[in-house]
Amino acid sequence: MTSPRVLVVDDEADLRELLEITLVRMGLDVDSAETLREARAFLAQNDYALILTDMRLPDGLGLELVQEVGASNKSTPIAVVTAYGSAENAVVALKAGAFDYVSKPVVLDDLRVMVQSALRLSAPSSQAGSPAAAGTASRLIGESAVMQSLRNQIERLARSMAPIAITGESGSGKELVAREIHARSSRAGKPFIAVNCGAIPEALMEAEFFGYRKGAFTGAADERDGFFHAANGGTLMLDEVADLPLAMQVKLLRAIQERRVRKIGATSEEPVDVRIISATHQNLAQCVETGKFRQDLFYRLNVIELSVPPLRERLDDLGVLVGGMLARLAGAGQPAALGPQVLDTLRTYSFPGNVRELENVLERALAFANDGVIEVGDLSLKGARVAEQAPAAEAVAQVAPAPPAGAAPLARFSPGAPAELPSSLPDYLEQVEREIILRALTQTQFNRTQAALLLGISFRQLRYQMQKLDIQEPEG
Ligand SMILES: Nc1ncnc2c1ncn2[C@@H]1O[C@H](COP(=O)(O)OP(=O)(O)OP(=O)(O)O)[C@@H](O)[C@H]1O
Repeated sequence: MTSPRVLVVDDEADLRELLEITLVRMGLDVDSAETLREARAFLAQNDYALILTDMRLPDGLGLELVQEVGASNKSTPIAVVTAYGSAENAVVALKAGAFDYVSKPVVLDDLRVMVQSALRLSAPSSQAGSPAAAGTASRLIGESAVMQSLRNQIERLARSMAPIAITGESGSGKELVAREIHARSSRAGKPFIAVNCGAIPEALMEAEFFGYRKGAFTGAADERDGFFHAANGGTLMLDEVADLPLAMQVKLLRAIQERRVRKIGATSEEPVDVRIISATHQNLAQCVETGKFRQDLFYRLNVIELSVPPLRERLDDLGVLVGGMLARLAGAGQPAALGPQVLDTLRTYSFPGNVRELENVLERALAFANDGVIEVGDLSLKGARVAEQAPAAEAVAQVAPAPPAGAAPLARFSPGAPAELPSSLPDYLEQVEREIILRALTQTQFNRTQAALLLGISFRQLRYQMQKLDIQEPEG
């Protein structure tokens, strides 16, 4: 069996030699070129498992090679060697389609990690990026033109290390897309860790992200790994990244740039190999303008932007989405059927909570459905009623201060009195839900993490319900 072949393009003899020796020791065959012209000649003759090019070459920029390889029908991963401290070059190269980069002075451990990762992509047995992988385990449903294009982008982005910033409304599928990118990448065998940046109390953030040594602070009884360690070799998703406090943004930027983290209480840093995917439903560029988000971190995270369209812009997908969800909800049993007009009715709805709301609507409809057939009457869509609800600030004002424990503000309807049946069960349930959530929020001074704990639901669920019911934090 022949060894994988790597092309090194560098005009600095010392560095070229160092790269060659390291790669040969890894059992690889190496060709070396000093100029773009020589590199092109090699590329015309051979297929490579990886190309490693310096940025500055006597007859042009390594970036040209990145673009040429990207435009060719070969999918050879190409990595660039960037000058010390030129984070901008690395970002430009990644944007142009480079698989990854190493900075000068080259740290050999980092180089080896990067090469291994590239080789996994090129290995013939690799499932990553192959049509076989595309056919299996995908939970991302949708055949509309926007979803097809999203899938193509996912496929392409899975083959690089470039940080990706996913934008999209809440519930539109950002996390699912991030998982899909991971599952199709050479990192698929390693962990995917999703972190909700808005759910971690500020005082614990550093410990959660970077870990700590035993005895680093009171209560640190044992050494603990942080998210970066947990995601080592895999993908770290920073969800709701706009919620990161500024002090943490600085530390995160450092960790991402250096690819090293230092546990609290440790004297040295440890290398971590983590691909970063960030997501937010806020406008990050706007957060930069208002000073809430650091420009340098934005630049670092936003190398590739991926936008997940809201469900109302891809209503063509409703049929397959509903089909897929009903099949999942049915498990091994027979999926529920849809009565006439159900799909048409769903199509008239704007789904402010996107696919997550569709899931909830179907789950609820299924509970009401007779004989496994969902009828229009089983759907409880908000429609115009959402706009008629009292503004959230007023709603909050109504419940503050919190009612005394045990008080039952839900006196309009009592199950023991059949004459007082609510005129609309969905409205009534919504009202109950709103009041209980507001009570928990008031009790915790609007700390959503604690309120979610009190209610025995996840932070995400609480956030979603708050959005659905238009419950906002009071100003000031
Ligand atoms: N295209 C899709 N096909 C199937 N299920 C989907 C799709 N998009 C989203 N979902 C489902 O909808 C729910 C919400 O998706 P997800 O958590 O990825 O959204 P999100 O944009 O990350 O939400 P948030 O902004 O609240 O974090 C999940 O249960 C997910 O599996």
